[in-house]
Amino acid sequence: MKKVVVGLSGGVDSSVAAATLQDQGYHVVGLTLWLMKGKGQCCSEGMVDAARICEQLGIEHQIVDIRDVFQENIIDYLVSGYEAGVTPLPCSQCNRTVKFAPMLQYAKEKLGIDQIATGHYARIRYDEHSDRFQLLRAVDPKKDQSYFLYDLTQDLLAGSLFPLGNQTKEETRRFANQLNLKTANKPESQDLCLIEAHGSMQKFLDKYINQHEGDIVDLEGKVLGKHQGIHHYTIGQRKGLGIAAAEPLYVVKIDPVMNRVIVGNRAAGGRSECTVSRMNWVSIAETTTPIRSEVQVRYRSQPVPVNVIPLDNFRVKLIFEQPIFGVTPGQAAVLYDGEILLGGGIIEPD
Ligand SMILES: Nc1ncnc2c1ncn2[C@@H]1O[C@H](COP(=O)(O)OP(=O)(O)OP(=O)(O)O)[C@@H](O)[C@H]1O
Repeated sequence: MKKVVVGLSGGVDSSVAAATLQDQGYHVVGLTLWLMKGKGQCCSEGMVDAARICEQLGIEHQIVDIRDVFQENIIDYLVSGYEAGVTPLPCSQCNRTVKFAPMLQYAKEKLGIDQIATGHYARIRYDEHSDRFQLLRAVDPKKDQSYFLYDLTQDLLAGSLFPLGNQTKEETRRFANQLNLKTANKPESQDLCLIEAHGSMQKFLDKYINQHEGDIVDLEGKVLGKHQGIHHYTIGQRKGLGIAAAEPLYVVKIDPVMNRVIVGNRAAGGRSECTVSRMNWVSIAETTTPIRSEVQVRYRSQPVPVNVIPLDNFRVKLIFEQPIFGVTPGQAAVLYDGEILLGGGIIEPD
């Protein structure tokens, strides 16, 4: 019998992923990663719901305490990033270092099972021609989560299944209701798990980073206001600047050395190129010659045409066909060719 370990968060998607694979004849083991130290209400509630689902499906449930790995790879990563004036993207980092790699390792070493599955909306396809596992967008564009999975390695993709990648969220809910799953009508998580747990990113960061007042300045260096810490700001931010001005102002740069937030009009926030580091090539091998593709610089941003110039050390230069707004150091730039995710990396500060 085929065996699979399904990562259960206690939400409807992973519940349906487990039920679907069971339906397909798999022997399913549920596994919940205990992620957060402290209150971590989201995790404890999630663990109970995951346990209930396992009981309902009649499958084994394992809980793995991975709080130290989460602390080191996500909390410390976020705090040092925000202190350095960038806006780190925790989810892709979490997927690779906290979820997929440890889950697959645990499944293989402790349970003797070499396949894991999650409720992510994305698709994996093996391409014989290139002998690579390709990552594709989900068929439901509203739910596509491939952006957050760009950092998965070939080994991790080879060992993973995404049973929901070919269906819409509505179909998932319908299936959950048909099976009367206890999580069928659980509301969608609206935000990053850390934000849900702490109320806001600002509240979370204020626990770790001391407030350190500095200037908000315009592009000429004229002081327009004060801030209580650069970690409260991100590129492209308009709200919460507390500055009255004739035209809308946006954060266009964060200067950690001078402890300054620099603001300008929307045109000033446009970027025509950027450097991307820690490139992970997914569906194609690393390119040594320039290529054209599309790039997404934020989870919800529109893909736009881009020229990709390979550099040394897992870096590339991206040259956009037209200046784009909201290119934010620390966030991921993910390259696509239509539905195929080519690779991605982290946007570097200028
Ligand atoms: N704590 C966890 N332990 C094990 N697997 C997890 C955990 N958190 C998330 N996952 C897996 O990662 C997938 C995507 O997680 P995400 O946080 O994006 O949740 P989601 O899209 O709201 O899905 P769900 O409805 O299952 O919570 C989940 O469907 C689940 O398979």
